[in-house]
Amino acid sequence: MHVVVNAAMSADGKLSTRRREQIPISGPDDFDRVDQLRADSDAVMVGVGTVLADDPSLTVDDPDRREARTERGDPANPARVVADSRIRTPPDARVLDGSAETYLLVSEAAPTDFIEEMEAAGAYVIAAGEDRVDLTTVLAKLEGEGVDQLMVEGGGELIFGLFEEGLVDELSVFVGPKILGGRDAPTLADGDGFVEDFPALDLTGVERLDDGVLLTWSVDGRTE
Ligand SMILES: NC(=O)C1=CN([C@@H]2O[C@H](COP(=O)(O)OP(=O)(O)OC[C@H]3O[C@@H](n4cnc5c(N)ncnc54)[C@H](O)[C@@H]3O)[C@@H](O)[C@H]2O)C=CC1
Ligand SMILES: Nc1nc(O)c(N)c(N[C@@H]2O[C@H](COP(=O)(O)O)[C@@H](O)[C@H]2O)n1
Repeated sequence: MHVVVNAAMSADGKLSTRRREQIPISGPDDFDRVDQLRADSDAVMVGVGTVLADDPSLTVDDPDRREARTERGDPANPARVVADSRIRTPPDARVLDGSAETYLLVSEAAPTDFIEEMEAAGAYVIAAGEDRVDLTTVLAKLEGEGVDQLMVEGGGELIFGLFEEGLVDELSVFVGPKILGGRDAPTLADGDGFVEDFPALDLTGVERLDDGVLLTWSVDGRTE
């Protein structure tokens, strides 16, 4: 499986405001690039923090891109994947609106009645990990379901978790012309933070886009 993390951050490295409100950091060209990346992926993943903050649809916006997918035998939209250890996804969340397959990745601590509620809402539930989703195991299971390219859209907790497990192959970050500030505002990689074995990145692209810059890296493994 190839895992691509994509996010937009402010010039000071924040994914959203300290109130976790979704604000446009990208401009139209970057949103279009993100839409193409979704269309090129088998699944799009977020953490439940993003579902609760933004209620994203995670679907492909451009009808021509959806049609191109169906012409090559894929569903119009990539599958949606939510890492949600204890099931905090609301049953009326847009990721459960039926416009794409949705996988809910949960831990063994997820309450059984919540699992049943999510299955009734149309989600495929995959459980792994005692208290928290075991990302290595669930990504292997998704690969078994035919997910070869996984796009990860955030947020900072999930992105850190994937780097911690050495699961990220590629990172693209749009850096936009805003300062959001706030010591508690989400950043690209939150979690506990690394103190050693930092993931090492290889710069593969620098491109001026909208009023910002698109940076792309391949992930090299972990170094001292
Ligand atoms: N600017 C951008 O490109 C984007 C910004 N965002 C912003 O990010 C914020 C949400 O980010 P976060 O609060 O960090 O939440 P998150 O979206 O990273 O979700 C974190 C949750 O994922 C679940 N999870 C399960 N297993 C996990 C594991 N092994 N490792 C890590 N997480 C695991 C946990 O329930 C955890 O609370 C929102 O403010 C949203 O607007 C989100 C996506 C893109
Ligand atoms: N790539 C990007 N650029 C921005 O400027 C953003 N604010 C975001 N936000 C994330 O995009 C998702 C929205 O998804 P839908 O359009 O509803 O499908 C959501 O996860 C935001 O956090 N991304």
